[in-house]
Amino acid sequence: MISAKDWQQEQERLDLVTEGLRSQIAELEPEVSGLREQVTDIRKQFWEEVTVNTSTEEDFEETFYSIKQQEALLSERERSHRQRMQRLKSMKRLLPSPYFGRIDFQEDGTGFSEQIYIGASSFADEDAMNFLVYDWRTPIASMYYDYSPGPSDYDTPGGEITGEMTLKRQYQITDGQLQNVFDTSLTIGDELLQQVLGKGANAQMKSIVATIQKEQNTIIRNDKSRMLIVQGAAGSGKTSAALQRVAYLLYKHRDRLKADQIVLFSPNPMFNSYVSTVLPELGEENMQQTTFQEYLEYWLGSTMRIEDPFEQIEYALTANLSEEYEARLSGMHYKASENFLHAIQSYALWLGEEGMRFRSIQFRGRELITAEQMKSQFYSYDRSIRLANRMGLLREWLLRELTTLERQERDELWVQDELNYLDNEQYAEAYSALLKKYQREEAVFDFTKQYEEVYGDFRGQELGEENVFDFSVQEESLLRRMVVKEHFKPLRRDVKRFMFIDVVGLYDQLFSEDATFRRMTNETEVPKEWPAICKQTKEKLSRLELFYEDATPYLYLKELVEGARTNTMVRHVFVDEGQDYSPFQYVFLKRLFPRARMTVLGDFGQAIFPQATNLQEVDSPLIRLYDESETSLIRLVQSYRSTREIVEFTRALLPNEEIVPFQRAGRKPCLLKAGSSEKRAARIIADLADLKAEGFDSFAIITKNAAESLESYETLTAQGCETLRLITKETITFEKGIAVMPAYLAKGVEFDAVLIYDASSQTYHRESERKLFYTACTRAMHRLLLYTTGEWTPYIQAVDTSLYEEE
Ligand SMILES: Nc1ncnc2c1ncn2[C@@H]1O[C@H](COP(=O)(O)OP(=O)(O)OP(=O)(O)O)[C@@H](O)[C@H]1O
Repeated sequence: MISAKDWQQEQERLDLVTEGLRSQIAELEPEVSGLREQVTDIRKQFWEEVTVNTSTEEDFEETFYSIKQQEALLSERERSHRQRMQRLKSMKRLLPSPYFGRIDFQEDGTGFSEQIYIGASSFADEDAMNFLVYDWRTPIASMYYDYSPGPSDYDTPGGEITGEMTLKRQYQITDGQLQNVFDTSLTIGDELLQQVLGKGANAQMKSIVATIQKEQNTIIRNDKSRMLIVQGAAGSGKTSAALQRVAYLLYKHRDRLKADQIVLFSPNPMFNSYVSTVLPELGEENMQQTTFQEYLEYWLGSTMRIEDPFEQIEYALTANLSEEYEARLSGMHYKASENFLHAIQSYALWLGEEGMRFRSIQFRGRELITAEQMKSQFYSYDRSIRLANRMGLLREWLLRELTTLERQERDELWVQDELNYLDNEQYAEAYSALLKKYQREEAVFDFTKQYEEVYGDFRGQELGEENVFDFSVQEESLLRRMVVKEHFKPLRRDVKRFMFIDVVGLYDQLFSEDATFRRMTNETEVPKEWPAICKQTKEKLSRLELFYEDATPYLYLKELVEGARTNTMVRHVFVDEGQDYSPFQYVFLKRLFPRARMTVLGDFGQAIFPQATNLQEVDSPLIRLYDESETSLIRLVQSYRSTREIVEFTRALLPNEEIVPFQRAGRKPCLLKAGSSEKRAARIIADLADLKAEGFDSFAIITKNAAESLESYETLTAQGCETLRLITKETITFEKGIAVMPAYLAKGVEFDAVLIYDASSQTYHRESERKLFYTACTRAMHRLLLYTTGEWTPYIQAVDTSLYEEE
C-alpha cells in the first residue's frame, strides 16, 4: 500500500482526469449528434440537388462533377463523424476507470522523470498537448509489461529508447474512485493478478490488459514472425493473449489493417460466443470467426456429406473395440499424417502421367464427350505444364467442343419438338433478340423505322426487296439456337466448375491394394490395417460421404488437380486449439491465405483428436510450414486459470507436461466414490447447492461423450436437479448456470466449478483418453469435484488420501 499523502495525490489526479473526460464528453456529444444529422441530410438531398443532365457533353461533365463533389463532401463528413464518434466512445469507456497502471520513466540523457499513466485507450488534455492516459498498446507502455523498476527500454519507429524506470504502480478504480493502489517491484504485481483471478467465471471471456504478463506480451506484440507458434499449458492465457494481439495489431496498423482482414479459426461455434466481447470491450471490432468445418462444408457440402470432428471423436470414444474400430482409428491417424500428405502430393505427380479419371459429358441419355476422349486430350498436353494448368487447358478445350456440339445439335429432331411447346415469353424473347440482331445488321439508327419494319414483318407484311432480312428463317434458326443453348447451359456451367473431373474416383483409386498404392504414391510406410482402411473409405465414398479424416485430404487432392483457391485480402490468421489440426489443414491454410501471417496457439497436452499435430517438436510440420527464419515458437508454462491445488492435481495426470501453477490457493479437488448411480446424483445435487451457497455461479458437469451427457442430464433432472442446460455440438451460445457437456465441447472455456460425472476406470482407461480427461479437469477455476461409482481411473495418481471420500 502507498502512503496516505500519495493516495490523496493519486485521487486528486484521478479527479482531474475524470473531470477532463467529463468536460470533453460534454463538448463532443452535441457535435457528434449534429454531425449525424448533417450526414443524414446530405444523404437525403444527394439526389435532389443533383440534376442529371446528359444533353450535351458539357452538361454531362457538369453533372458528373456535381455528383463527385457531393460524394466527397459526404464521405468527408462521414469520416469526421466516425472519428469523433470513436473518440467519444473511447472516452465514455475510460470514464469509470481511466487507467490501471503507471510507470515513471527517466529517459537517458534527460534530467527528469515522466509519469506515464496507462489505460485501455489514450486520452489527452483539452489542447492535446499532454497525454493524461497512454493507450496500453503504445510503444512506451510496453515497458509496463516487460520490466520491473530499474533499467528499461522500449522500441520506437525511430529506434530504441533506454532509461530508468523509477516507479511502477497499479490501480484498481471503479466509478472514478481509487479502490486499491499497489507499488510493485515484480514485473506485474501478483496482488492485482490474484484479485483478478480470484473472481468468478463469466459467460464471456474478459480482457486482460491490466495484467498481461511478460511472456504473453511477447506474443501480443510480435510483429516479425510470419508464423508464430504458441505452445502453452492449459489455462496459460493463450486465447487471452491471442485476442489482445488482435487488438494490438488493429491499433498498431490502424491505417491499413481492418478487423475483417483477420480470421480466427475456433474449435466450435459456442467458443465464438465465448470470446465475442473481448475486442468490443477494448474498443475494437471483432475479427472474422469461423471453424474449419465451415470451410469444408462450403467447398464440399453441396456434393458430399461430411462427418464433423465431433461425430468422429464420438466414434473414437464410444465404438466397441473390434478389427473395424482398430482400422478406422489407424486410418484416422494415417490420413492426418505428413506421410499421407506426401503420398497425395506424389499421387498428383503420378496422375500427371497416367491414371487421371474423368466423367463423361452426358446429354439426353447420350455421351457427348467420353471420359476416354478427355483423357487422351489431357495427356496430349505438354507434360511439363503443371497439372492444374493442364486441367485449365482441358476445360478450355471442352468449352470449345461444346460450342461445336451445340451447333450440330440444333438440327436434331428433339429441338423441333421443343419448338412446338415454346411459350409466349420465349417467343417474345426470341423477337427481342431478333430485333437487336436486325439492328446490328442494318446499322440503322432510326429506331422508329426499325420498329415499324420489324413489327410489320411480325404481322406478316412484306418488306421491300432491298431488305433481305428473312425474318421467318431467322426466327426458326434463332429459336433452335435458343433452345439448344438453354439445354447446354448446365453442361457449360459444370465444365467451368471442373465437374468433368471424377474427384471421387480419383480419391477412391488411391485406396487400392498395397502394391498399387505404393506405386502411385511412392509411399513406403503403409499402415498394416491398409486393406480394411481401403474398404471402409471406399464404402463411405460410394455413398458420397466422407469421414472427417478424409475431408481435408480429399479437398487437398481436388485442389491439386483443379488449382487452389486463395484469399489475398486476409492478413492475419489465428488458429486456436492449434493441436487439433492436421498437417494437411495447415498446408491448406497457408495456401488459402498467401498474404497472411499465422498465429497458432495450442497445447499438445490437450490433443484429443486423432489428427493432432505437435506444436513444438523440432520436426513438427508446423515448425517447417514457413521458413525457419520466419518462424517463432513461444512456450507458456504458467497456468493462471486454476488454483494451485487444482493445477497440482491436473499436472499429475500428464507427467510429461511442464505446468507451473500460479500461487492462488483454494480447496483441494474432491474425489467422491458413491455406492450407486442414484447416490451419486444425490451427492452432485447437494454439492451444487453448497457451491451456489458459497457464491459460485458457473458450473459444468463434464462427461466423456454425448451419450453420457444425456444420461447424466436425465438422471439428475429425474432426481430434482433443475435448470440444467444440456450442451450439444449445435449449441451456439455460452451462458452461466449449470451446463452438462461432453469434454470435447468444453475445450477453451472455463467454469467456477467442474464436476467430473464419471471418473471411473470403466469410463477412462485407454491411454488415448488421458488427454481428454486432463482437458475436462483443467476447465475448473476454483473447484474440481470428481465422482465415480466404481474404481478410479488409473490416470489419477493422487496419493493424498485426504482427497478421497466415500459415501
Ligand atoms: N495475464 C493475465 N491476467 C489475468 N488473467 C489471465 C491472464 N492470463 C490468463 N488469464 C486468465 O486465465 C484463464 C485462462 O486463460 P485462457 O483461456 O486464455 O487460457 P488458454 O491457454 O487459452 O487455456 P486452455 O488451453 O486451457 O483453453 C482466463 O480466465 C484468463 O482470463
